Amino acid sequence: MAKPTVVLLPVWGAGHFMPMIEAGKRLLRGSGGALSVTVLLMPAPTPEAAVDIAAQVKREEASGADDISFRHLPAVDIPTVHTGIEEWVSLILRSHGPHVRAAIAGLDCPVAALVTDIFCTPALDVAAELGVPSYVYFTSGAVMLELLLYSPVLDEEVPGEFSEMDGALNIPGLPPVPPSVLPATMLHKKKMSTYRWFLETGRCYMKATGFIVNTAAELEQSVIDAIADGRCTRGVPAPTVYAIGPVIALTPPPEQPHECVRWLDAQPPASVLLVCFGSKGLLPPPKVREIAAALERSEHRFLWVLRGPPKDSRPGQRVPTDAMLDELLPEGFLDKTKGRGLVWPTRAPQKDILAHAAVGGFVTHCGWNSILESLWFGVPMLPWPLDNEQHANAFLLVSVLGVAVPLRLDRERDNFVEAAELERAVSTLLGGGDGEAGRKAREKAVAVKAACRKAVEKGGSSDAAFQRLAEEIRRGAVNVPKKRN
Ligand SMILES: COc1cc(-c2[o+]c3cc(O)cc([O-])c3cc2O[C@@H]2O[C@H](CO)[C@H](O)[C@H](O)[C@H]2O)cc(OC)c1O
Ligand SMILES: O=c1ccn([C@@H]2O[C@H](COP(=O)(O)OP(=O)(O)O)[C@@H](O)[C@H]2O)c(=O)[nH]1
Repeated sequence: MAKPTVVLLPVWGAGHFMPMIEAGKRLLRGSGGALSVTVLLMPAPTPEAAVDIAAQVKREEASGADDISFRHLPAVDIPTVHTGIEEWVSLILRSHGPHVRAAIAGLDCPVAALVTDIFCTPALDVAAELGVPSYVYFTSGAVMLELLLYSPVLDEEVPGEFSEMDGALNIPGLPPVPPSVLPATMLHKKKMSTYRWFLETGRCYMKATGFIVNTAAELEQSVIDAIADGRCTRGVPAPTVYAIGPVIALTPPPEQPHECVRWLDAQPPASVLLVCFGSKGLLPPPKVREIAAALERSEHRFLWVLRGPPKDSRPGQRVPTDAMLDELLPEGFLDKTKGRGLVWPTRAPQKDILAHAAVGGFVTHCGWNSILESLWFGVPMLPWPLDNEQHANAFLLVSVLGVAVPLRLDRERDNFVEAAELERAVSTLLGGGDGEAGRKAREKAVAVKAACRKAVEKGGSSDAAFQRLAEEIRRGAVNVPKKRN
């Protein structure tokens, strides 16, 4: 009989697609050959994402792994009217519901589980209808998962705007949380019509069999405990959390090192500040000017991945272009920083850069994958969150893990950071400024690196969670009826 299969339903996007495929591959290995993986591919909504995903699928298919197969779902209408990224992705997912159902029902093997992404709540209903166990693969950390699960409680506790309340929020398992770290969608209830997405998603998650979270217990133990104890869900036991991370797709370095890496080869150990704002990495001109002024004055070495404005700025469609450096940077900047700074105008190999001994700090937008990569290589951070869950991630880095030096930003001015503030924080992080704070963050980053690596080793917390998950999934396999009444 054919092996039971785990069906993955990833969304497009650098921080979502590959991390889920990587987790699927680990699940395959963890099952000792008892399972296969079937990936359902939704057509990506932008040409750039489509090219990116096609390349990744091609790579996986070329690697010759027999037990992973890809199935293309038909195209659906891409909504043009929506309230924001959350509703946009959810609407696309809802349109795919019948296709997902048909694809699963058409499989000629037992189905062990359906694994969906943060946004894929409609797929949880499909799984329930088919009697298939369902898991949310959470590509962000447990803090964001907790915020979603706890949002119906917070909504009752704070009837007005979070942005107008005094004091801090009491969120189980966390130190007092300033409301300013909530995602914008939550922060401005009245203004943001996607606020309801939070409450509905939090409630809908309770239908899942489990949460597979790309984190390690060592990073977010108190939050994971709070979810497990039902403290976020009014005492109702939440689906089991499997903290299986850090799941990072690491590939061997290319034979011909990238130009950024070759530049780093010539720099002293732990001397370079990496500045990179993720796969969407777009910064408006005033922020670019502040960064340039700070980097010029700080006299530290830097590698700045600077992208150009997107051709299309609608939610979900924003893809950075290659930067025209002469147009974006202040006059004379490149000359004045020649030798100690490199500005890279297109996508850079971030993981290879963070792995390099010359990198001593990372100004990051706090996308969860960037955070995990930085922790994996022991690089302390300067968090400059821009959007979504990134402010909450930054809070975790500074107030729970202590691996980052805080950067004062003005959320009311589109997360603006003054050049002088950035200059101060860079000096603190790389040495030379407030010695004690920088030293602590650097030491913590080294300790957390060791904890992350231990977690995924044989017998580590994430490895153990993975074994439990693989066993549970293996036991849950069901034959999906071909015809439904
Ligand atoms: C799938 O494509 C996109 C996803 C996002 C996006 O939006 C978002 C909105 C919220 O209110 C809360 C969120 O947590 C959230 C997360 C999110 O995706 C990204 O998740 C990554 C990790 O998997 C990473 O941490 C990123 O920093 C998040 O932004 C947004 C988006 O365009 C703006 C997408 O195209
Ligand atoms: O120039 C870049 C920018 C980003 N990334 C990778 O893209 C992913 C970004 O994911 P993250 O969750 O940090 O943020 P997002 O881009 O989804 O906001 C990470 O794996 C980065 O290493 C990269 O390789 N080069």
